[in-house]
Amino acid sequence: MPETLLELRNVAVYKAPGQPIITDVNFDVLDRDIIILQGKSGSGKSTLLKALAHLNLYEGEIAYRGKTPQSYGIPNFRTKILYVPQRPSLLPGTPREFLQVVSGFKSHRGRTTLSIDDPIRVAAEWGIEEELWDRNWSNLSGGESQRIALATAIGMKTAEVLLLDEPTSALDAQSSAAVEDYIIQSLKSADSNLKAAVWITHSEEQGKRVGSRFLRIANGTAQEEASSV
Ligand SMILES: Nc1ncnc2c1ncn2[C@@H]1O[C@H](COP(=O)(O)OP(=O)(O)OP(=O)(O)O)[C@@H](O)[C@H]1O
Repeated sequence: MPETLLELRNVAVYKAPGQPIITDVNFDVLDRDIIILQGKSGSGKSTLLKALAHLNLYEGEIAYRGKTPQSYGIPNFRTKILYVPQRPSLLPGTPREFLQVVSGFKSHRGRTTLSIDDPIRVAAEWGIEEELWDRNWSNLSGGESQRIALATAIGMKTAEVLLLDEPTSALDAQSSAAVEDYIIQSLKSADSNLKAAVWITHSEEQGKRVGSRFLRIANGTAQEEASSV
């Protein structure tokens, strides 16, 4: 049996008291899963993903390796169950400065594997030249900042579960394929900490290419489906 990484029991997220966005969510994330989250715009996909990373208030229980997020310390938990936004919005400075800040976070310290060269190497595989790390975020294209944010998340090497919010939405087909392949290979690699991903996509084709399990959000809850159709 694959290891259980995350367990969600009766998870619910509310806009305001009495106004649920999503309720009664129950599923497990197992080692090697790539769970595709699908559903209409506004159905609650990002809301659920952020709740998984403890970035949204929720009701119910989320356990990571059988323990509560609080028991790991929330900042530490968030480095293990790592939410990657669609785009890094309104960040000041340059990606290199951002990398220096996040690599200095207390919850990352003491990891011998950590090197700020790693994200730069990952991004280079996706066509990001090193000079772009020294350009202000505001002067990068949507696709450049998307790849840099994703390379930072993967290159930090702390995450066991990546929570990917439309990670290739700003990319052309070729760049998108390079990112997909890299993530799939990282999940398979014994050298990588990465064990699973929950991945929001609006592309059924992408879902079929990368997904091993499929969750659809509809009618205010999440149901597992046999395939992406
Ligand atoms: N903090 C919040 N306060 C109030 N409403 C919110 C909040 N966050 C999200 N919502 C609402 O909850 C619903 C779900 O939003 P969410 O961003 O999770 O949808 P989504 O499925 O990811 O959509 P999309 O595919 O368009 O990105 C939307 O109606 C949104 O307006």
